[in-house]
Amino acid sequence: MGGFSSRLSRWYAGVSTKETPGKTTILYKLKEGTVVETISTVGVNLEKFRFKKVTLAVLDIGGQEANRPLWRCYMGSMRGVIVVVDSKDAERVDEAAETLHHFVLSYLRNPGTEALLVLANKQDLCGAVDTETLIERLGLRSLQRPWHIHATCATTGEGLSEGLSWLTDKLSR
Ligand SMILES: Nc1nc2c(ncn2[C@@H]2O[C@H](COP(=O)(O)OP(=O)(O)OP(=O)(O)O)[C@@H](O)[C@H]2O)c(=O)[nH]1
Ligand SMILES: [Mg+2]
Repeated sequence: MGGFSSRLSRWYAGVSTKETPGKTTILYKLKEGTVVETISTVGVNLEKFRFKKVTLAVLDIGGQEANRPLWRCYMGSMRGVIVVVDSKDAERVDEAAETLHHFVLSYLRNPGTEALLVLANKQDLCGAVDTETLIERLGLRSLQRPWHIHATCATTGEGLSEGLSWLTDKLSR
């Protein structure tokens, strides 16, 4: 990983399978260590920051339907993609699975997109679905690329560094 420390070498997308699972909250918690007040993202946020020894450029693309054309625009050039799922929203997990397989994965045309990180966010909320259940319901085992799922809580920051470490380690190899 040290070999990448001095250059801006990585692009990541944080896209959701639906609005409000916490992408923007995660981005600023990772970058600034604080919980920012968010409104639903229109378009994209681009933020650059150091994570361990890597300089990251993270693109946070709004999850609402109107932002879908942007997913197609940006995702083909990503080295790694982070999909954020609202673990509390059990009813929408099937919808999330469909969006993942039909939209997100079909946009990852670039053979350089090596890895997919799923963040099972909002684990602090009562009734949140666990990662084993999400692996099944999102069909992750059928994926043809490296993937990893990590349970997170964006408001406390729990699990964020561990999840992102998997991605940066994977891409630094
Ligand atoms: N309890 C809890 N709330 C969270 C967590 N992460 C985010 N939230 C809240 O969820 C709401 C939506 O978060 P955002 O970060 O704006 O969601 P987003 O995915 O960026 O949404 P879009 O921009 O619409 O795609 C905010 O009120 C956050 O404070 C979490 O881990 N736990
Ligand atoms: Mg947002």
